[in-house]
Amino acid sequence: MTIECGTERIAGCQFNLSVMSDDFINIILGSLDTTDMSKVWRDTDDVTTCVRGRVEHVFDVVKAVYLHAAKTGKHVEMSGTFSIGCPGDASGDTYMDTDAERMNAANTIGINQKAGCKFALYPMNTTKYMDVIYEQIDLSKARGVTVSPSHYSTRLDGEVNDIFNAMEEAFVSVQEAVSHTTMTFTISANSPSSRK
Ligand SMILES: Cc1ncc(C[n+]2csc(CCO)c2C)c(N)n1
Repeated sequence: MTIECGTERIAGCQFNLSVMSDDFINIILGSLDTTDMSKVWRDTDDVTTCVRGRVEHVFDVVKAVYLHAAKTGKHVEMSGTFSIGCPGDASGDTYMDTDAERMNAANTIGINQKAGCKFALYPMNTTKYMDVIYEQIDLSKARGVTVSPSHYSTRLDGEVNDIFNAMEEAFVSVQEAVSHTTMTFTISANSPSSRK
């Protein structure tokens, strides 16, 4: 049996927060609670949180969770995988009816927080994947972040808001060309180590 997607393609992200502080429970649970997740399907367990819905709401929520944790000043790291157009992903359709207004934009746009991030795009099911990826890495030069090559990934440095916006733009452009796309990332703020 083939599971068909609805008219809009469901996006999702599975991510975890790691907080280098004795207070990690409050920071993880507090960041999740402070974030408005009303426009996404959501599941949190002992390992990760998964959110699914329209692509703009998925990015809005993941960025907000990270900013609320990082603004504590603690060394906070997040790793995750975004996916869109997964052929088996259909049961979250109820969350696709929402409008495009981002529930967390007003509360997060003013949070200034620098971070370093490495991300990798994986356009599925195309033999031209390297062309698709290079086009995006090139574009991210114009998005207010410093872009540098890194093994198996691309590094983005700058404001957290700009980093997530750059990743969202790259991800959305790739999924327009390729039906199923995934993207992995690791972002770190307030690290005591200086950048190499
Ligand atoms: C985004 C995110 N979701 C879930 C976990 C798993 N987790 C580890 S400690 C903790 C709080 C106490 O139970 C939770 C929920 C995580 N790390 N980050």
